[in-house]
Amino acid sequence: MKTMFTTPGSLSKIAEDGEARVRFTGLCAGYPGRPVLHQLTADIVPLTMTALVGPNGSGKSTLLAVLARVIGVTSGELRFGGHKAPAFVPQRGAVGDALPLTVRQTVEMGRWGERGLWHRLTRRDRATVEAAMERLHITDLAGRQLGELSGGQRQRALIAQGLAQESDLLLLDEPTTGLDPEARERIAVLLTELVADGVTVVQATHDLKAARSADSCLLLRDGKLVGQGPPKRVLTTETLAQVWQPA
Ligand SMILES: Nc1ncnc2c1ncn2[C@@H]1O[C@H](COP(=O)(O)OP(=O)(O)OP(=O)(O)O)[C@@H](O)[C@H]1O
Repeated sequence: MKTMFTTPGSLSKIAEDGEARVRFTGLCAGYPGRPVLHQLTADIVPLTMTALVGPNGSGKSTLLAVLARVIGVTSGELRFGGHKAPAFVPQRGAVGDALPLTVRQTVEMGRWGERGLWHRLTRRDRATVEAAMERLHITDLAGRQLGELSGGQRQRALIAQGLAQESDLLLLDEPTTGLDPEARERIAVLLTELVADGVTVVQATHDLKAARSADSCLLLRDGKLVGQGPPKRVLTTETLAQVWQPA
């Protein structure tokens, strides 16, 4: 089988049919000696919100990492319909407490892809960073260390880093897990606004409310896609009971 995408930077383009921002066909991926994703086929439609749903260990984070080009494809095809590299917001817990970074430095890292690690940020980069912090209401936290923030504040800093990348494809790994209802709602509203602003959003989530309000769901179990389409059709009581029942 053909592997369309193996190295970061070599984006395979989808024909200009405008139907998919990302298209994967028969996609397999995993870790050395550990296959995780098996024969996944789906389209991520532009300017929509897609929720990746499934039990612990079903492969949501792995799929996001593949879409973010952090993990390569073992076999199958992965194609991108846009020109910009995706912005990836990792799980909050994946970012070390001990990192000696301020909120501003964390958000500035979002410009590294464009600017390179050793180049000074331009005035425009700084304006982008300020705008991202304002949008996430963290300007007053700019000088604080990431490790001394609450979970919700840290999550907002990571999302601001994602926004600072100015991509039209934003991938988020459980952006609302562990947050209180108000913080969850604020992030849900922001993500909806981003879609309206022209961003295609893909989020892995355990939050069924968030999944139900997405345009489309990809339901994973044991690394296989067991459902895809509008949440109403995919997240039925019957399907949820089947997918979450112990093997
Ligand atoms: N770095 C890694 N090396 C080897 N195996 C891994 C690694 N990361 C994850 N896995 C394995 O891959 C499988 C899928 O994990 P993944 O984190 O993608 O699932 P998930 O659906 O995101 O789970 P959760 O809801 O708990 O975050 C699991 O069996 C996990 O143990």
